[in-house]
Amino acid sequence: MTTSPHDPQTRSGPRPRFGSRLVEAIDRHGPLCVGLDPHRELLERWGLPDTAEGVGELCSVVLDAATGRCAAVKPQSAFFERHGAAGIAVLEDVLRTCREQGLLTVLDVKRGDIGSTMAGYAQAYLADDAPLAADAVTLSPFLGYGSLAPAVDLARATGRGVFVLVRTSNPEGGEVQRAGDPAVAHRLMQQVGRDNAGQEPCGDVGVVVGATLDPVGEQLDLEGSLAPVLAPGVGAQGADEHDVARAFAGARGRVLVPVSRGLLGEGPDGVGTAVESWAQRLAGAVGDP
Ligand SMILES: O=c1ccn([C@@H]2O[C@H](COP(=O)(O)O)[C@@H](O)[C@H]2O)c(=O)[nH]1
Repeated sequence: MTTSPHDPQTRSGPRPRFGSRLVEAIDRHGPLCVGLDPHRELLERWGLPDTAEGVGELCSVVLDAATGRCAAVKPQSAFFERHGAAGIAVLEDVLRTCREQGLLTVLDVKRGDIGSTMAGYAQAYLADDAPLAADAVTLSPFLGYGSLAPAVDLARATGRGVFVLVRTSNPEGGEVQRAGDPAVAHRLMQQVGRDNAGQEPCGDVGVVVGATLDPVGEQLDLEGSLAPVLAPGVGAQGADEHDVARAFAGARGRVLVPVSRGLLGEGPDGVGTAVESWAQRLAGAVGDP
């Protein structure tokens, strides 16, 4: 793995745990997480070809605009994978650049499988020598929360984290996540809370909870779980900073708010201003612990 003077592991021994690094980044820059979703229409709007090279160019402009202005970056793996090996190479470059520029990365891959295969995914994204190593990845618990253990264990061993899908921002999510009594989402939240026990103020096992949801209807125990929260749905999906403030008051200081289309739609000339403006809007919502 390419190392950098900005990677905490290379500066002073083992990398501090993910929850601590996240709280520090949010404390310094606020909760904005710049979403990197270089889809076809976006590339077109930016005047770039729908190729791996186009994706690379867009990402390079966005990372320069994001550096020093936000807590983290969330590349959406799908939009790199669709270009095959060349797209994956761009994703490797993006993750390396983020390490070098001091940006935390949440790689949105939504992986989940039986334990032995899960160990393979964990090696792919959470091992120190993995070409696609990120600070955290998103995981799907559909095969059972326990099946995610190889990823949770490796993340902890390497100072990294995971974000488990608990209550997603899409309207179809409730069909599965609200089923049962207590609902699936509540039970997942409890399991996450058990894994984070004793890790005040913020654990390494995070949750994905959409900012688009009705907070009254959900009432998940965000506070007691100590989970870092990834809260998608702001911007293009309709939620705003007021929804974020209402839904995540119990998790202040450990909420990351990814914004992608709502920010990148401004095009290459407006991206710096758009990052600054979203950073300001979200800072007051859930920025300080
Ligand atoms: O519940 C979820 C989980 C993940 N996502 C992902 O976040 C971004 C949202 O993009 P926007 O353009 O800011 O709407 C995208 O990568 C999704 O796959 C989500 O939206 N909801």
